Amino acid sequence: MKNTLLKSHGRPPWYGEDGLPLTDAFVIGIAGGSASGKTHVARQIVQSLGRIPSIVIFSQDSFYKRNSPEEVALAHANRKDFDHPDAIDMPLFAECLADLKGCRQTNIPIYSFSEHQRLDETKYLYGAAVVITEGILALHDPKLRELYDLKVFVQCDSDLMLARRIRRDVTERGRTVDGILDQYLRYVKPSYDNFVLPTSKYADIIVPGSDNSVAIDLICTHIRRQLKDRKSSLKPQLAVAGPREEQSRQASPYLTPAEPWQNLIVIPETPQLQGIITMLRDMRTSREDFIFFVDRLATYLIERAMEHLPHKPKTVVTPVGVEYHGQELDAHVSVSSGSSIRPRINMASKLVGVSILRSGGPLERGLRRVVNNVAIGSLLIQSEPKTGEPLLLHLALPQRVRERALAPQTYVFLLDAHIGTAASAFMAIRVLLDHGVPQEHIIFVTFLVAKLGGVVVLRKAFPRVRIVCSAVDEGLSERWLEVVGTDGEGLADGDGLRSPEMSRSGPEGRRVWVVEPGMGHIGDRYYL
Ligand SMILES: Nc1ncnc2c1ncn2[C@@H]1O[C@H](COP(=O)(O)OP(=O)(O)O)[C@@H](O)[C@H]1O
Ligand SMILES: Nc1ccn([C@@H]2O[C@H](COP(=O)(O)O)[C@@H](O)[C@H]2O)c(=O)n1
Repeated sequence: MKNTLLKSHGRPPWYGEDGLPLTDAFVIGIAGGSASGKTHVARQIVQSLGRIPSIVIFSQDSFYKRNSPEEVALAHANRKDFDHPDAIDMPLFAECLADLKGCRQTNIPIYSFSEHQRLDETKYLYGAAVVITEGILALHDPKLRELYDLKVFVQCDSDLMLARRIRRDVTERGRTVDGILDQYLRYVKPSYDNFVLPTSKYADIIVPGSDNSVAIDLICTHIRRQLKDRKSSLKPQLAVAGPREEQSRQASPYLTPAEPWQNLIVIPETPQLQGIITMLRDMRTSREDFIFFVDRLATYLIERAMEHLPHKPKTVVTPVGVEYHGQELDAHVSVSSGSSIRPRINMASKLVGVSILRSGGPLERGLRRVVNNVAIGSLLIQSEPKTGEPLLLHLALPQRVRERALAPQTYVFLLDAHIGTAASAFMAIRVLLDHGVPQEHIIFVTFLVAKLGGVVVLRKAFPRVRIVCSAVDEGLSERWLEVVGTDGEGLADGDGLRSPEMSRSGPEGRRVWVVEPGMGHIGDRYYL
């Protein structure tokens, strides 16, 4: 198993104004003999590309088939052929690669060379804009070849490959020199001649196994050009949402508060809700009161959002023996009863939360108060400094969402303090859809929506995603809650909130809601 650490600066938008993916990931397949330098070439490509969006490298070695105990014993005696195409689970390899190319999540197997066995755990991968895969037979299968945007073959002198393999397998794979030579003559060399070398005819470029910096430069120039052509920009389209909304308002009066948008649910402005919001808008409100009322609003909002989950009839018998015909959630969630005896963890819970860092925090606490033991994941999305485009920098999704089989039955409360340009919301929803969560199962819970912001495009792109919010402001400039980055002044004392004194000195005297302290920039890191 190879250990590859890659860093990049995040995933850019890979979708259009309609919310659909615009481009697939760019996929490179690198084949060549064992120890020809395939991994080296892959790493050099990543290094030369520098700060481009997220890249992942993975090896065909991960797809060696599961071996029976007898096969493992044969392998230890160098009597198992690992160089024949039948040793590799090609259909699974193609399936995982197709998922990554289609910008969907995948779980790839992990293989142990010392145990000659596929391990039980898998490696979850998602979100790479460039995917590089390498293996002796990476160009062998026609289904794999169809997936590559660029096919590379690393051609190396056989003596050099053997010398490199001896050195590597002794130090990294726990082999003896005798064993390596035995295996080489019996399987590795014949297979190279019969199966590996013939695939060089499919390659777009043949790269030498040493002194290959010129070839790598050429490859990188090609990749950069391809990525430039594919580059999409979403932010400007979101920013001009206002006028278009005005046009649609003239055509139809359905954007009035009395008749909320179909997929934007503004909770009724009762005196109770108005009271909370008045406290929050009041610049004289103390820090303690501000935190108290934000928490109260979060809980209230989550309760109202719960109304949009499916319910089913349930009959119970009261302590006096009378039947009561009530309702229960049809999502296998255990809702807090308010009693001191808390229900046990409900592993079957279909409801999870995903908090958009860093302002989803108060809503996260609200969700925990309402639903016991709810799994809550997070997404970190930040704007690219030059273009303002959102970049997906980090994701930690609940297990249910990461599992291909469970995601379609999962309900997700997506939590963020406000929707302004909607760039983060756009990306967060796209991430959930890529994982197989249906639009109908996504409920975006937010305190505040800027009516003339990107929400117009957002609700058109994802008409079946419900947005539950407590207030709608006219435009971006009227936000009474604002999220600022960690580099903002006066970082929060404990809870991501600023004191009123600090708020007053904030832009235009507006309440500034500061992100949680201690959250540094998180770059993408993929370990394989
Ligand atoms: N261009 C190169 N120059 C010098 N050493 C190299 C070069 N390419 C590979 N190597 C060395 O050869 C060994 C095998 O390379 P690796 O990339 O792991 O092979 P493969 O992935 O094809 O099995 C490694 O120790 C690596 O450092
Ligand atoms: N259990 C195993 C599985 C595979 N091999 C050898 O690995 C070689 C492929 O890996 P590279 O990194 O060199 O491309 C292949 O030639 C197999 O012989 C092994 O020794 N044990």
